[in-house]
Amino acid sequence: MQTTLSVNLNAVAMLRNRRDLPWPSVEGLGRIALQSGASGLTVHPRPDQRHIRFSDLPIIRNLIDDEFPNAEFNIEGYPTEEFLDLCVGVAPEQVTLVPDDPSQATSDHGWDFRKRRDFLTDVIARLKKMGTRVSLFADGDGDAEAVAIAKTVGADRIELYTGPYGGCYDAPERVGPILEALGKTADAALAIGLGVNAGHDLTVANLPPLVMRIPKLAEVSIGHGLTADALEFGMAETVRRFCRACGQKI
Ligand SMILES: CC(=O)[C@@H](O)[C@H](O)COP(=O)(O)O
Ligand SMILES: NCC(=O)COP(=O)(O)O
Repeated sequence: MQTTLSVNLNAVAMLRNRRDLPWPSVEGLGRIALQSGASGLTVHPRPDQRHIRFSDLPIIRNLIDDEFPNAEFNIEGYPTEEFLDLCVGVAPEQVTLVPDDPSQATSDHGWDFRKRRDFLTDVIARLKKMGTRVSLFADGDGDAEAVAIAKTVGADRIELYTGPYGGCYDAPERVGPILEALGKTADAALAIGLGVNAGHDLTVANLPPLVMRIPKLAEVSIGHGLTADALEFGMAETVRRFCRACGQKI
């Protein structure tokens, strides 16, 4: 089984939102991502629209439908009525429910499945009526009982929150137990028929050990690290183009 990549466009949208200009283009970079081998696009529309704007969603839906009909649209977020209406409007192939408070800078924990069981059961039933696959953001702490609740509330998959794993980039001695806990959580999910996704602070450096520990990892969604690499690896050619635009012969 191959792990697929869904490119999260939130970081691109955040750069675009610095100015009242249409670049960098969320649609254009989404197109390049899909042309280059990504299997899907992820967005996380936050209530204040500080990254992805609600108006981006139909544009990405049309991009996929018109040019990449096999690609997957994954929408992440806390299931407010506003969020659920957005999902109804663009019928994503996958919705990833995340327990984010609007005041959070970014996602930093999974669901408390024991406390939110009834809420999640209701929301997932509504999403399933649309035929959407539902994934639940989950802490990768090896808690098999929590994972079992994710199954009983109707989820198809869990998405392992890999923030603490990504946070070990400068402390490799801390990686071992964190990776093993993620692996145990995945083992528990796979054993009861839940699919496993992962995301948050994943990079080219930390992906290989994760995929080796969880060979049945279905999908990773990556935004921040991927956008950082796109800037770094695209900088040289971009500077050359601007130098040429200045009239320099390089
Ligand atoms: C669910 C998750 O891990 C988050 O990745 C999120 O999608 C990132 O969102 P921001 O880019 O808005 O911080
Ligand atoms: N679900 C995680 C995601 O979409 C991207 O997270 P990040 O790579 O921006 O940290």
